[in-house]
Amino acid sequence: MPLVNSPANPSHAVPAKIGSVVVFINRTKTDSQRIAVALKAFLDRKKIRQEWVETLPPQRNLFRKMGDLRESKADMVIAVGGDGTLLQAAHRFRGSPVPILGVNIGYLGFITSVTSEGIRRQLSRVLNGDFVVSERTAIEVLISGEKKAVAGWALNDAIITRGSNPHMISVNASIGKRRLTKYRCDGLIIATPTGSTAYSLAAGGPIISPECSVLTVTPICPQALTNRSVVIDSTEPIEIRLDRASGPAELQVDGMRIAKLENTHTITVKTASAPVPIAFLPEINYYDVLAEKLQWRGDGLSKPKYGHS
Ligand SMILES: NC(=O)c1ccc[n+]([C@@H]2O[C@H](COP(=O)([O-])OP(=O)(O)OC[C@H]3O[C@@H](n4cnc5c(N)ncnc54)[C@H](O)[C@@H]3O)[C@@H](O)[C@H]2O)c1
Ligand SMILES: Nc1ncnc2c1ncn2[C@@H]1O[C@H](COP(=O)(O)OP(=O)(O)OP(=O)(O)O)[C@@H](O)[C@H]1O
Repeated sequence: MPLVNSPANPSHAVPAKIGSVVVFINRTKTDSQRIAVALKAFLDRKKIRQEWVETLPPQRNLFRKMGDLRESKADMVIAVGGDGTLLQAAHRFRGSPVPILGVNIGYLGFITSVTSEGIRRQLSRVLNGDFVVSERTAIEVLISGEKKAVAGWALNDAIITRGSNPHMISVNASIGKRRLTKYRCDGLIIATPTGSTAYSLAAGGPIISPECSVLTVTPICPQALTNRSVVIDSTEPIEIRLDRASGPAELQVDGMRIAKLENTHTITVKTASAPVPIAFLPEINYYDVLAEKLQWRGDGLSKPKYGHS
């Protein structure tokens, strides 16, 4: 089972054949019941040991309530939902070498691999070891400056945002020990390459090929219109502080709120020691996924709908 990238971290042993799985399922999806019944019957037929776990709904302190599945001895996690489902699975298995395979029954499914239409055929191949693992950079976040430090983790992004505060926030950022700048903005996104196609992209950040060892720092609606996204080496820690004059802000990781921020806090973001192993079918080409999911045309064949007469 080859690795897609040449990871800085040593590859882990994944059995050539999958004998046991955790199925992590988002039951709020329209098609989830039908898919669950079909998937269970299929896995039973293949004599695959299964543990079924459901996603948790959005709620206060979700980040801390997710429960830890790191000790699972399964050979693979099958996350059935959309990108949010795969993100929640990654949180619950963080640090674990068990690869996560996304089955898309959601809308975008950017980081998923298997489609609901092809589920039996594609899963048969995966169970026989016909898949690759992409080792995805994750980040760790630490808020210090209060009595008790708060720690977070993300596969996509850490976001310092004004939240419900109607005023702009002022954020001082430094990279390594070097000052970057002070942003006056709605927020600041620190994204991994995986997260580069999520909020960061919507805020004007670059798309980063998923196995690059970099992080991006992207302001949300900066008042200085010349502020742009910065791509930095993933070994460099990022330090962020709210300016003394800034209004309140909060910190979110992968779309979950983890703490309110004060200007006495220092937020440190650095690459996590263990990457997240995500399983893909070998023929999946990241750039095709980009073109398809982001609806790029570029074929020059389609005429504009309202051409000149
Ligand atoms: N304006 C925005 O684009 C915006 C705003 C808030 C949060 N987000 C993103 O939502 C993520 C959390 O996801 P969720 O599903 O829990 O929230 P959600 O339900 O708000 O969904 C956010 C959307 O982002 C997509 N998405 C998530 N990860 C992606 C990735 N790596 N590449 C491409 N698209 C991706 C999802 O498919 C979904 O359509 C956060 O990490 C953040 O990046 C985006
Ligand atoms: N048990 C649950 N009850 C209610 N809502 C849930 C539950 N589990 C997850 N959710 C919601 O589903 C969302 C995740 O759905 P999903 O996996 O489809 O991601 P998505 O971000 O909508 O991705 P996509 O665009 O690929 O469909 C979460 O943001 C959360 O709001």
